[in-house]
Amino acid sequence: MGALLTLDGVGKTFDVDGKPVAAVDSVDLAIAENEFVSIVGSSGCGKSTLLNIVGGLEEATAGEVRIAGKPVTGPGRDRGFVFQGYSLFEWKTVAGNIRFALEKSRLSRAEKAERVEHFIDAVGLRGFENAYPGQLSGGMRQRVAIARALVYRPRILLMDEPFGALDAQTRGMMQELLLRVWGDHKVTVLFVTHDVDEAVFLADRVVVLASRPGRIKREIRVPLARPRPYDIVADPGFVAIKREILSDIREETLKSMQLALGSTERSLY
Ligand SMILES: Nc1ncnc2c1ncn2[C@@H]1O[C@H](COP(=O)(O)OP(=O)(O)OP(=O)(O)O)[C@@H](O)[C@H]1O
Repeated sequence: MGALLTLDGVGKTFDVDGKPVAAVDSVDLAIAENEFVSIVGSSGCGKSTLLNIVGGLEEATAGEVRIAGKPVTGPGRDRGFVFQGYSLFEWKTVAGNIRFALEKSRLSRAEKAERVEHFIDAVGLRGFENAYPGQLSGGMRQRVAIARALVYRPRILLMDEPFGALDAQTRGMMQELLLRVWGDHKVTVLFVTHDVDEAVFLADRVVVLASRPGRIKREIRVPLARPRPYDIVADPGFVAIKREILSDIREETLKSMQLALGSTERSLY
């Protein structure tokens, strides 16, 4: 079976004060339907830029992204986004926020209502459908964001540090909830995180980006059986994968810090 999502030589160079800054360089990636891929790497290595290119929010300056063979030229209903910031409408209820994503859909009123109800249950927000975002905890707000992203049934879910602002306990519960939702609804996930435990726990494959410019340093398969219990983080197989990734990221962080130090020294002396 061919890949659902392919990145072919994808690159992005920003113009910063007239100077080209390469954020992403020559990224080749093929992601299968229903695969869960985590992207990790040191700070500023281009993770969000890569995700935004796939989402059609940024335009690649080199290469091509294709979904089911069709080139990506902008945002589309085949992709849903969940960001770290709770980008909910504060003046709309939980159900209203989820329903809003279907505003332009051609589904009938009844179908829309059914979808909204389904996703309220899927993310465990039954009983809170008439609450406003201001009345919800951080984890609950992100559950609304997940429901809103999935309610129009995208083929690909793009997640940029979605649990980054949550406390460790809530974060763990959200990871388990996400895996359950992913298992129940056929969707391909591209998940950006700083947290290596999170990346390994969730993914079928972890992509480690090298720093400046963001190239793929390594792809690591996570052959751990599913469903994965929360305490799998102590499993020797899990620990071995985590150790490899940590070592890669450390190497890249050191490289980028030395680069930064080098440029400071040059400007100081
Ligand atoms: N709009 C922009 N204009 C200029 N440079 C940008 C822009 N967006 C990102 N960059 C630069 O591109 C590089 C990659 O940024 P990006 O946000 O993709 O990295 P990241 O890995 O997601 O970072 P973090 O882990 O800190 O969130 C950085 O050097 C950043 O400064």
